[in-house]
Amino acid sequence: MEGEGNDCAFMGEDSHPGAPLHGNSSILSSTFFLDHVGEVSLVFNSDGLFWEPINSPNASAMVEGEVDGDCGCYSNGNKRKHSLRKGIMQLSALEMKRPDGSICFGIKSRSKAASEIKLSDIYAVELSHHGPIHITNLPHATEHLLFGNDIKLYRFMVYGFIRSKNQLSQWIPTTYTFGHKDFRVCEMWVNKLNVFLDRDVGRPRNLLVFVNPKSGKRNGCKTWEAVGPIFSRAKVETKVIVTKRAGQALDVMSSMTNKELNNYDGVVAVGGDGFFNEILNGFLSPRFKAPNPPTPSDFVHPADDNGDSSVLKENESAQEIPEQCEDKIPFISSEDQSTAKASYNISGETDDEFHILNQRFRIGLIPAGSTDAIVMCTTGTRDAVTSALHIVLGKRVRLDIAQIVRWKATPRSEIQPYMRYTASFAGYGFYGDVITESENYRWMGPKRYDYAGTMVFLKHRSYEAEIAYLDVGSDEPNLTSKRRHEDNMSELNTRKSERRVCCVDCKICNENSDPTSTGISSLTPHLYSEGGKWKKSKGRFLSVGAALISCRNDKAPDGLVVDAHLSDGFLHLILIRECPHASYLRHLIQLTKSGGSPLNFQFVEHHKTPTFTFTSMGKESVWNLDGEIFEAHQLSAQVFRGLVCLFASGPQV
Ligand SMILES: Nc1ncnc2c1ncn2[C@@H]1O[C@H](COP(=O)(O)OP(=O)(O)OP(=O)(O)O)[C@@H](O)[C@H]1O
Repeated sequence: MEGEGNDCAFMGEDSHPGAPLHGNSSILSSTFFLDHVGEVSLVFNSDGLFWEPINSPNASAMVEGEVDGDCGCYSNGNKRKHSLRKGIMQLSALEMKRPDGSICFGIKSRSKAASEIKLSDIYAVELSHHGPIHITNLPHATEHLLFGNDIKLYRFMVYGFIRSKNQLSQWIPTTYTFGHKDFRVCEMWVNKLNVFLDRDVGRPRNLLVFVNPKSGKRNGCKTWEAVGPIFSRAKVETKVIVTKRAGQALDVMSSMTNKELNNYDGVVAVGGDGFFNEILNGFLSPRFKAPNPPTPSDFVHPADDNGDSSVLKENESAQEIPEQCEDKIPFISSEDQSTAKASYNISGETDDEFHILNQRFRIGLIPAGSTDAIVMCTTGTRDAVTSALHIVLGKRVRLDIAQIVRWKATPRSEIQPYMRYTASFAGYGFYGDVITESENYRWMGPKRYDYAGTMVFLKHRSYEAEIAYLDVGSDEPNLTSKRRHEDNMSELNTRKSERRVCCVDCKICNENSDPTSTGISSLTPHLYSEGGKWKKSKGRFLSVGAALISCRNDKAPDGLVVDAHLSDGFLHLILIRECPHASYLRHLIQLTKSGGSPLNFQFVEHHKTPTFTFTSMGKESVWNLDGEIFEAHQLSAQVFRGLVCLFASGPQV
């Protein structure tokens, strides 16, 4: 039946096998039985599936629920709320096509309520055998006619998710089972739906999966077993490698050729932040070639002697950094430098092969670790099933990555540049000491961090260091908190309201970003902004931290920097100067509070910058890079904006 007055191919009540769906304007409609609801008018168009109960006692309850624009609907026993506007609009078109309203078992009723699932929220559609449809919500009279609560029909299942009421970022898988007396009708709907799902090129088909069996509470394998069925149901092929040792995932990733990696749509890490870091480095280190981070002129490393053009004099304008980055680059290790140089493009372009691969290749993370800050910041929750759904539905978000170049491991070691990439956090002093101490108590599982944290806190060690950072006058309020915490509550409240927290489709992350650009300068946009000046902080510090993301986790619900963004091209340098024990405790307490202000203390400096250098001046601690130990006496770092793409959509706030 053709739609009147529009170009829709409308297939009415009697949709039949083989009937065409024309492009995006096509509509398919039919009457089905929906599990736990009863008879429904079902409509499918390019946005998704919409249904309206034709004859259910729930209908009146749903209409009542409409007062606030929502309705209650049962699906697989999960009571859920929906926004109805779209569904009602779609279905009113359907009602116009139907001559006499809905008639079911002689009872005539017309509900205004409807429900929907968007195509982008459906991860699988399957045909099922002839079997029961539970119609427990039908009126008693109808139940009687049907001799009980079930009828046997041919069925198809639609697999999707609903958002948890209490925690929007948490996705709960749900299944809608639709039944029809004609097998061919079910088959046709499944085929049509699958055609639409297959057209979504953003969804992965083939993934390489690394599982760390030793993550967190050693639940890596169990976690993968729990989410594996989501991947098979979504017809995503997976090659699974359960690691046998630390470093194996890095070795596998770095030894694969680009061609081999191109057989996959991405790689998935089942583990914690440290494991993610390993895979990130295995992906980037041999492929992405970058110039050194810029440094102030008095920062001593061998590139200075060779006239390194990325070196700036203190207070020299950052604009003076030439865009053409020379190829004196510190790579993974000195032995690798010759090969690495060969693929670096002197014009400041990233390697073409890498760029093509990196445009489509994504990294997924299924949390099984002790902290899981990266997954908390990129999906908004720490839930393996939610992460699996983000992956199979092909979500996409870009993530800033910091390149950390170590020039000297210890004061006495040779100058030998060594490079690592970091996705979440690099920290020295307290953070390094906690990770070192916690390694002795790995057997405790995630509790080791609490124990080690307490031990290190009691020791209250501080370290002398010099930090230089490029001040590019970011639009934040002055980030150096040199005021007394108690004196600033009113200002603090103003600042809180100004905080723009990163979220799904974040405006700040998308501002002026061009992921298709191949230039190094587009990955480091803030290095060249007008008026950038090197500034220094020198003295004794309890900790030096560089956060790329908010780093929220179970212990710190807002993270260290609540308004850090996933891909704005900045890191947040947090310098905690030596202070009394009690003051430091107050900072840590603020960190554990939701809505706390851990940075608003006199002894805390906060600088939003694209690059910094660090030199230890006395007794040494170690660095903690994404939870992994990294010894460095002297290092330089820079942020590459949105360098990698994750299977995630950002936190729903
Ligand atoms: N089979 C293995 N045996 C021992 N260690 C492994 C193995 N596979 C990976 N690793 C290492 O385990 C370390 C920690 O892993 P992971 O990050 O998954 O867990 P975690 O430290 O408990 O969590 P988080 O980093 O979130 O705090 C990583 O450095 C990784 O290289």
